[in-house]
Amino acid sequence: MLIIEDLYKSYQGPSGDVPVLNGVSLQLGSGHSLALTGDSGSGKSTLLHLAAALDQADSGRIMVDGTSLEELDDTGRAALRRQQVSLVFQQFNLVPALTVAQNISLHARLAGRVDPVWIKALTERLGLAEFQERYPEQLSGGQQQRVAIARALAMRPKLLLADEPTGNLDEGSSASVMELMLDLVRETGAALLLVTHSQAIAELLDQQRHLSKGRLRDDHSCDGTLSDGNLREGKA
Ligand SMILES: Nc1ncnc2c1ncn2[C@@H]1O[C@H](COP(=O)(O)OP(=O)(O)OP(=O)(O)O)[C@@H](O)[C@H]1O
Repeated sequence: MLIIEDLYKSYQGPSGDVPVLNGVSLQLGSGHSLALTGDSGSGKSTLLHLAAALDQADSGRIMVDGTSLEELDDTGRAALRRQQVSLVFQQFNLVPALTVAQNISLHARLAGRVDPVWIKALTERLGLAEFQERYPEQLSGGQQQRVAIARALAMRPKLLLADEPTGNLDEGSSASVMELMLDLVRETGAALLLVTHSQAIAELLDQQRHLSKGRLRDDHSCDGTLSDGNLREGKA
């Protein structure tokens, strides 16, 4: 589903290019989940943005469901984001002027894939049925995050990218929201790439990778010297 090969990305700093990703490779199959950890500033969000076709790498290859992102023009990238990829951020990013029900169905509408039965199931499973007519500001942080997850899954994405999705929640809410999200992701067969600072959350996912000095290492490796090529698991 997601294949990343030898990805390089640097940003321009005041005294020249600052490398962030130095040859990152990974593969993630449908229905599989991968937790990406790493120190602050190690490039986790950069990698997620590249996978979401929100930014372009300097070199390397990203394939989402068989499509090479480098070969897409702006229209193609926008279409891929609308049809195949969903994002969940720490800051929820709900539309304040829309009700919970309208927020949940928003991306499915944009993708032209509204499935009322699935949306109803998601709304109920995420405990949002009684809040459907409320506006985001009338919800707690945990409830807003559940709306963001419902919205992301309503269009049945092939790839779900999550950046600290429970970063604003307390430990108890965070664990329950994560478990629900993982159940739903497995049921839809989406591939999930999730950035987290929490080791406890990372351990809930199928695989863990740690980003350090622009390269990925296996969190379970003793000496951290495994090459990216040795880390590939799961069918892409
Ligand atoms: N648009 C940009 N222009 C210049 N530098 C950037 C830009 N975006 C990110 N960076 C730099 O790239 C590095 C990686 O940033 P990134 O946000 O990917 O890190 P991160 O691992 O997600 O960090 P955190 O855990 O703190 O969110 C940082 O040093 C950051 O300052």
